[in-house]
Amino acid sequence: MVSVAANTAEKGKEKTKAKQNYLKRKKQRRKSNKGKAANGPAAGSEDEGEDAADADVDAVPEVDAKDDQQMETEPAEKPRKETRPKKRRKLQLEVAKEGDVEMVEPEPPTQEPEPEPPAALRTLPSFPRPALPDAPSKSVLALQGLDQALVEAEIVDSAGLLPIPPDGEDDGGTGVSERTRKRLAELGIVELFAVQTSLLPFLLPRNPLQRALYLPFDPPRDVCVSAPTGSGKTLAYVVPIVEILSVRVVTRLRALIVLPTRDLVTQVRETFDAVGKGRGLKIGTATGQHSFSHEQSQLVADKTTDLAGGSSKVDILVCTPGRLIDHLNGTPNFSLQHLRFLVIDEADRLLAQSFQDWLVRVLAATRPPSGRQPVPHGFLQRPDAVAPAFRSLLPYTDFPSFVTERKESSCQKLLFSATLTRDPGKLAALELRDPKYFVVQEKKETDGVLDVAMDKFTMPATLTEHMLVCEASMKPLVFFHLVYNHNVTNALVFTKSAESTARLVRLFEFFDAAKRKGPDGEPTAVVVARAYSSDLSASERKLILEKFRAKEIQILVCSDLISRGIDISHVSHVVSYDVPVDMRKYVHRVGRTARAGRAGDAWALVEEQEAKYFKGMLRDADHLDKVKRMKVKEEELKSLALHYEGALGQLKEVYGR
Ligand SMILES: Nc1ncnc2c1ncn2[C@@H]1O[C@H](COP(=O)(O)OP(=O)(O)OP(=O)(O)O)[C@@H](O)[C@H]1O
Repeated sequence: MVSVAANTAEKGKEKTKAKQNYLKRKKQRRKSNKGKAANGPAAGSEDEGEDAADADVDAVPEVDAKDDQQMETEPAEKPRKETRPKKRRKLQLEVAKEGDVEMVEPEPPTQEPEPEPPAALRTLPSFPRPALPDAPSKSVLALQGLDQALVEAEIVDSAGLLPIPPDGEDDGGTGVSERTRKRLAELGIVELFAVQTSLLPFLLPRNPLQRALYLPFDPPRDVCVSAPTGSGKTLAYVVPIVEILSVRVVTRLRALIVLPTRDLVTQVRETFDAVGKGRGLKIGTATGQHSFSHEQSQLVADKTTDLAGGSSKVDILVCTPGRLIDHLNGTPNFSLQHLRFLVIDEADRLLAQSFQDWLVRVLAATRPPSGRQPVPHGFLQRPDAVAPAFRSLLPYTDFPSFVTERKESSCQKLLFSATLTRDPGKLAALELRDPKYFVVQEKKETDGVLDVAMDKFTMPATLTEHMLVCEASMKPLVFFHLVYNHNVTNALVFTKSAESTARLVRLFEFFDAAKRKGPDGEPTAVVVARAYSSDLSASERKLILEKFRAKEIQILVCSDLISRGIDISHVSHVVSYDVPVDMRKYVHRVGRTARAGRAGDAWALVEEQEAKYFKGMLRDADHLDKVKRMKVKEEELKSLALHYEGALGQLKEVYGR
């Protein structure tokens, strides 16, 4: 229709002339017809032809006129006109500009009233203002790039307990044999803690085939556990290891437990000794505390024969990573091919240690070699008890087998920490096999995996935390105030270095002596404080720890050497004399108290200039409101000030010499 209208408009001028010509010719024809009528009819053809020509010429204006009329009047055409009203109008206007006076006036577009937009739309501005998109929330960012297995972690309620039936067939869902249950009862363990309720059934499947020492075709899943301090992670791996290894006939190194410090090695060994008592399992340690050759003779039975399957005097080895590498490097027949368990306790701390690439070396030693290996000493190596996945070490072809599946190492990796790393790079380095994560948390208050992702750590429910902000010069006095006026004893006191540990103990000794000899003559109980740091030899440290455990020492001033893992049940207070600089350290320090459901108090002495940073650290971990802010009034310190001045003077004398 638009094109017709356009044609009509363009032809407007032409039509007018044609019409004029037509009328002129018609006039002439009538004139001549009148003459012809007088002269008689002529040849019809000529007349027809002319008529036809007329008709042709005439047809144009008539049709055009009709068209124009229709455009104005015919209602049938209306909807078509209304579909493109604007364009038509434009064309008409263009034609009008050309000065075609005969052109019909453009008809006003007859538009149907548009339906009203919904009220919500009417209020919207026609164009949104330019604005930056909202930044993704912290929680969304924290989940980015996270290990998928961690995202799918099993969240375990930290309040969950499971009674252990002491005897009988029914294990109460614990997966623990009657013999071990009896042993646990003897040790006073009558119920499983939350982390154990999940781990034990997982590591001790009901199907005996899945408890086998070798699982080359169906290797077990690896496990990562994040659970608060003092929640019983040690027993969560000690019990299953003892259970599974107890069926062994020949002694092979089947469980390797790696810990960051010697003290922890001693502690974990004691737990294995206690739980595994009477099961015939041999447990060894390697920490460098004894000479290398002594350790070698404790670990390996045969150092001279070249044995493809290695040789071991122990079923379980508890060690530090440095000494472990020494044995991998220099102890003949020390082999990890038979490992059924590799435990990395305090995993985030150990993964941060790159000492001699210990992790890469250990993982390589647990992995079957790819392809046939060259036999080191011709055919002298004895094909003695090689682990199924390590048959390529044999000097001859493996036994023919119809099973074409690849044999895998049967070693199950178990990672534990109260502050488990979420660093995907570090987790990838562990080459975990289909890992299963367990995250133990207080169910009500926490956000599951998001807390791990955002470095929000779960504290023991029985812990009370305090913060005291004071001038740096007043800190020792405030500390003495806590000890003497608030009975903060049976305490671990953390300082920033071995040197400040020694100095504080010296000052404390002067102060305590001055107080007892003071003018008030008040006989106070002796408070014994001792330093515990890397400045001491291993034997000195062991002795001091024993005395502290025996409560002969009431205050142990220490560096962060024992901030992790150490389990001393009677520690009722932890004092951060120097505040920690990162949240993980804080979590492990305060976790030395309030263990295994007991109550405990943590105190942080914060110098005024540190307050902002320290509070910020707690705030970032969503923990600031859990720490009570305390104040000490000057009057409270008055009674101690005199002795303190005296002790300071003595200290200056000693250090000024
Ligand atoms: N089921 C239980 N019943 C009673 N006591 C238990 C039980 N499980 C563990 N304990 C005790 O709880 C204490 C803390 O356990 P453990 O040292 O294993 O804690 P942890 O989770 O490893 O702490 P950390 O993260 O500080 O190393 C130990 O004294 C241990 O004997």
